[in-house]
Amino acid sequence: MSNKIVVENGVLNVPNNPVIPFIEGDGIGSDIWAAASRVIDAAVEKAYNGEKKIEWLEVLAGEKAFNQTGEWLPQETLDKINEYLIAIKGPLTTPIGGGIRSLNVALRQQLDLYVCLRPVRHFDGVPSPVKRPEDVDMVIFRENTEDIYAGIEFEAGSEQAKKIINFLQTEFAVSQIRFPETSGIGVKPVSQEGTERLVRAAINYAIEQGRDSVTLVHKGNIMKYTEGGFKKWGYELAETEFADKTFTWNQYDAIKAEQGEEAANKAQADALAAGKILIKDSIADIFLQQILTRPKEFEVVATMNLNGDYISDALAAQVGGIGIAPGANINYVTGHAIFEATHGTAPKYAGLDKVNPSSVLLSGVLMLEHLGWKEAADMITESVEKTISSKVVTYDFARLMDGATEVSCSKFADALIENL
Ligand SMILES: NC(=O)C1=CN([C@@H]2O[C@H](COP(=O)(O)OP(=O)(O)OC[C@H]3O[C@@H](n4cnc5c(N)ncnc54)[C@H](OP(=O)(O)O)[C@@H]3O)[C@@H](O)[C@H]2O)C=CC1
Ligand SMILES: O=C(O)CCC(=O)C(=O)O
Ligand SMILES: [Mg+2]
Repeated sequence: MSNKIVVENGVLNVPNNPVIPFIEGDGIGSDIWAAASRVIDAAVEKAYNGEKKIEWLEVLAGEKAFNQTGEWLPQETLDKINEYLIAIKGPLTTPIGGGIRSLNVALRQQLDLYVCLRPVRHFDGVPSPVKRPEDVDMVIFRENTEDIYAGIEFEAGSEQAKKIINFLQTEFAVSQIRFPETSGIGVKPVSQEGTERLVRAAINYAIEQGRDSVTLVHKGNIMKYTEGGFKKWGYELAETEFADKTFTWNQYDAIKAEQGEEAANKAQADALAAGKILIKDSIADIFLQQILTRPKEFEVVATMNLNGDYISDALAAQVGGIGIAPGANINYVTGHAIFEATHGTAPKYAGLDKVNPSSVLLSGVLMLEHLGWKEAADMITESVEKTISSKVVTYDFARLMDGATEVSCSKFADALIENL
């Protein structure tokens, strides 16, 4: 039997010995990958008595790739991930002054991994700056191919910036550029198709996971045709493709305008009682307050690229920090997915065997769940909870906990394996 994961009629077919490419990552990448992969292998071995085993295939990207091949992101790496469908990666440094804006962005764009999925929940015993971290249980769907990831920028004073400013002033009578001589120019595209596929994935997820609401987060009050377009197209998609499964605030407003508030409240209550998912929206600034003050009101969050970047790190902080924030980049149509931590390369800790490997490990848990290897995934999750509850933790948690035993990255992995 082939050891390749394939998609058949939209369903993943996973052999017992799947080849899974991995990118070790820059900075702390080698520390956290060594620790996390040991835990994943041990859990798979234990859960399936050796009947299943991942065949890891190293593919190069970042500094390791540059040192060995002279290229930051070799074509072979993209080809292998393309071929084997599912991959996992450590963080990659964004090269400064190179031709590539960001290797992470390049990987996501070139494989068209349009959803950046970032679940945020609290694990028992993890220290948090908020009183009730357990109230946070959200899943972020961050758009991964447009907005600033497809942003076009020109430096202040450059010929291009001058030309564009001149064009805007002469062709469109634009007068609000306050300092035209010294303005850098940025353009961010946001499309109906891009919005629809992201919001579709978020609503499908909410249906499959039995979640009550999807919140569209945007800054549409100011940027009406990009952020505002995202909100409009998101609501329209819910009302057309998911008419029998959702009730939207847009529909609420229409009923209120025609029949009054009482009728609108009743329509919404009836829809929710019938098990429909509430599709609502929130402007990005107040959203950042409300996820802190009333996190229970939010479940699935669908948002554009930049908003999603801020929201991911802010929410991670509420449940213990970026050391425990997993994620995945997914194309639900082709089946391609790269699992990866939310954090970066933390260069000051590189090679010190110090940082928390939980983010990349829990990204591995998401990957195991995605493969249908739930038993191994659950085993790791329970071990993380058990180990942290026993106060055996890496520096990031130890500095926030009383009576903790601080261990290195590799020793934390040893403890996790013992607790499987
Ligand atoms: N997906 C990716 O590959 C990403 C790559 N990057 C890239 O990473 C590089 C560095 O970015 P930077 O802004 O410093 O952000 P980082 O996420 O790399 O690090 C910021 C801080 O977060 C904490 N942290 C990060 N990872 C861990 C961990 N595993 N365990 C415990 N604490 C952790 C540390 O906090 P403390 O100092 O408090 O201990 C660290 O100093 C840049 O080149 C950036 O472009 C950034 C984000 C994502
Ligand atoms: O690629 C980068 O430099 C940043 C990526 C990032 O911040 C993220 O994925 O959250
Ligand atoms: Mg980020």
